[in-house]
Amino acid sequence: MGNTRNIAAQSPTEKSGHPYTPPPVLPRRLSRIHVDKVNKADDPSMRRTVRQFLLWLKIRRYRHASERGFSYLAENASLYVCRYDRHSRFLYVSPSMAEALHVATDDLVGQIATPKRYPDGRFDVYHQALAQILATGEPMEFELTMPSADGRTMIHHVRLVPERDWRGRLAGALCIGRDITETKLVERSLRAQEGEFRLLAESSPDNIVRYDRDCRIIFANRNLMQRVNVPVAPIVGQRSHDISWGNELDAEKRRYRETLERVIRTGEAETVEVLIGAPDSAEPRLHHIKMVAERDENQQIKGALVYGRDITERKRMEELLAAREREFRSLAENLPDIIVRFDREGRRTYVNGAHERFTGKPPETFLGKTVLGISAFSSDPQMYHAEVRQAIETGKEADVEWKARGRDGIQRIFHTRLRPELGADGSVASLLAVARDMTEVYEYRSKIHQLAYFDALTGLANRTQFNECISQALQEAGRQGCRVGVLMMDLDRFKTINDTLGHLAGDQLLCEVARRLEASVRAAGTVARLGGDEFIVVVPQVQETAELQGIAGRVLAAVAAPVQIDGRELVVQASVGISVYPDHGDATEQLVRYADSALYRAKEAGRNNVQFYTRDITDRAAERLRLEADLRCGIAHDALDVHYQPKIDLATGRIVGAEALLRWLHPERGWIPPSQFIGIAEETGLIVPLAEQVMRKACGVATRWNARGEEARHIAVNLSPSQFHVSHLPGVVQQVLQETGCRPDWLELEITEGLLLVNHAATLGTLNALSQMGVRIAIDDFGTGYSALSYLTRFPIATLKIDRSFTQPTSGSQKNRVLVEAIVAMAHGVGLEVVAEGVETRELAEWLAGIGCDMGQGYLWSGAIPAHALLAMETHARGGPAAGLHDAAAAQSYGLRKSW
Ligand SMILES: Nc1nc2c(ncn2[C@@H]2O[C@H](COP(=O)(O)OP(=O)(O)OP(=O)(O)O)[C@@H](O)[C@H]2O)c(=O)[nH]1
Repeated sequence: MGNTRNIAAQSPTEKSGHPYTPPPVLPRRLSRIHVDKVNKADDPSMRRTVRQFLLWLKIRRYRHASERGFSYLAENASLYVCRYDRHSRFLYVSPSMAEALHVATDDLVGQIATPKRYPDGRFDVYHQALAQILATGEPMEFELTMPSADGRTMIHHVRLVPERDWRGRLAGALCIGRDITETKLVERSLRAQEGEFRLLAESSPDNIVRYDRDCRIIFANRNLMQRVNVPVAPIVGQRSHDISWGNELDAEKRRYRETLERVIRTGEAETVEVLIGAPDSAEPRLHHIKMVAERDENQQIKGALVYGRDITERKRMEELLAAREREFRSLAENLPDIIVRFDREGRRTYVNGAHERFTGKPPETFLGKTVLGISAFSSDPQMYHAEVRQAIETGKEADVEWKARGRDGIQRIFHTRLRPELGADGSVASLLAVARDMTEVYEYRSKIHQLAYFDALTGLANRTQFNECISQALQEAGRQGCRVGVLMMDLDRFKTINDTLGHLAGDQLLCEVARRLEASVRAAGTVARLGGDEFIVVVPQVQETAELQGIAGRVLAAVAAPVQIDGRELVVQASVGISVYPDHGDATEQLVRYADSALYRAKEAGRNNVQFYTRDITDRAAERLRLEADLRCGIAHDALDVHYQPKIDLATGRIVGAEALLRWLHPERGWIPPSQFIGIAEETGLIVPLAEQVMRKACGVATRWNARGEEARHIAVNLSPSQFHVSHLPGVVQQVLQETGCRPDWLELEITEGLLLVNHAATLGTLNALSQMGVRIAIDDFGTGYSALSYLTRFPIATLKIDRSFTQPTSGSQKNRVLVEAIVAMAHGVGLEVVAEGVETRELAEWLAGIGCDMGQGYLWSGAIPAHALLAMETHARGGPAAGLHDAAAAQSYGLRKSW
């Protein structure tokens, strides 16, 4: 010890615990011999003195050793040590302390520690503490912060311990100081770090738990407590094993624990996804957990830090997105449209199933390649590539159309929409191309156009196209001051072709006529078919109407040339009506109507001719309309009458029947011949109610006629083909028979040959039904139609009526007689009766009787007469076949022609 001069005697206690002060009389140095002698001396006080002396010596040696040890310790330990007496006087100051205070030890020892020495107050706290311990004797410990000589803030740990004398009285104080500045800084830094950690942990959205080596929780943030259903509180101090997750989550907990233990064992970070119960939901939530080992400063694993994040929603979204992605992919893969995605460089990054189906090559063939690199199907890759590049560069959508051949080699038309796709930064990230096969749509469009503008049968323009065409022609003509001709053409008696040869043959004829029409009109105009056998031609830029006459002539000539249909040669004729712009009108509808009227006139004029429109035609049409209205009214009021022309049995001269013939006595115009109104009745459908009226009247007359009970006589009624089409004829006949009390065999129904050729099965059915009812069927006007004689045996026919054209006296009379003879023989051969019409002479009647013809009808006996006249007739024609019933007056007043 450097300085021991002021060390105050402390009172070390010996075993006895008594302090001892050596007697001044004894020598300071005593030998062992002396001691032995004293021990052996008899004087007990001497012996006690010596023993005490020896004890003192021992104590002093001990004290020296102790002080040396103290000094050694105080001077070599990194402690500041000083000692005070009870008056705060320094007894001892360790060199380290003197150095720290920048004073010499000797300057302090013996000095009183007082605040005055340090007016800056840095030792005030210390001095107060020193004063306190010297007053109370209670040990004290505190930290003292004070500036160092070089200005740094130093922190010292100070311990003041009271020192007592041998009597136990407070003798002073020992101060032991330690520089803890570094420790404090480290501690503060650690605390700051800990604070930051806590702050971070608490403000983190994740659940954060810190475990020690034993998997015991040493920290858990509030999140964890709020989000995770932890039934144990407080959680800190619990081990992960101790916390229950509920039975159903045992397996999850085990995985968590095993991962945690592994991380703490190996030091390797790991992640795990586990289900953990949540306080606010019945369903456990999925957590993504990351576990990281924590190490101490020696790199020893001291525990683990666990971050957990509730990823239930994210997972759900991911699954949803994955499902969506699957759905969209499946959609894209199965769409009939071809879908291709290009990157910014125009390379394909995706092609769908339709692409593969069309090209027949797998997607890999195209992926990563541009259109120029490998063209899938575009017939013009350069163009398509350029479009792709442009759409990427401009970011604008584009539509491209191209033709391509797929693996089937069939050329198809594609419509492609190029749609740029933007990235997060708003720039074009990729390009989506959706190509739709428009082939069929285009085909349909073309078909629709064809249907809309062309006639399906002949391929000619139809009414719509004609209307556009004529509008254009009229506009041009208006500008150029020229004419436009409208020629309407209708085949003559085309219906007969249909009826006799069938609709198919009719169609073939229409097609041939269409071809010839186009050829004859050539570039002069446009030919259209309006329907049926009606065609129309618009001829623009006409200067003179004579040009139209020329075209119409060419048309008639072309149509009239013989045509081969089904191996037969046919000759058809046509009629043409013409109207002219601006002569007759300036509107399309007007011109067409006038051409139609002119055509009607041509038909009236005997067909196979051309008529230009005149004002007079319109008047006649109006007249026709009036007649139609009157007829309608007449039928409604049952104003038309029926007359009867008798039929004579040529062998006996008996009247065996009569034919019912329609007569119309118009209140203003007098008798109107059937030829003037039967056509109108046929066209307007009025024929059906009219014919029913006739049948009802005729049946009534037949009933009265046969009431005498003599040989049965029948009345024949003409049937219109229309009745076969629109009404249930057998039902109507049945009803009329019932109403009038007429027996079926008193009624004969006359039909024309043509009817048997149309809708064969239906006609046969109707005729069979009528025949089974007992009604007789007769073929009227036999020999004038396109007869197929086989029908005579197939249909239930009872009678043939030979047309009057065979019996009229003409230049060919001789030949006709041969034909009539043959007809009679043939009819009898198949069991039919024959009636000859138009018998006007006795000679003819006798000849007919001679060849075996069964019945005759004609002016030789009688024209058509009213019912009362028929009923009043005798049963026999006077004088047999040769004796006529002819009533010239009646014949004249009722006309010579039949109704129909
Ligand atoms: N084959 C065939 N016939 C048709 C077609 N369209 C209409 N018809 C028939 O054509 C006929 C037209 O007859 P109309 O022009 O009224 O009379 P028509 O027999 O020619 O007598 P007129 O014109 O008075 O000389 C009717 O029988 C229609 O049923 C068709 O596309 N093909």
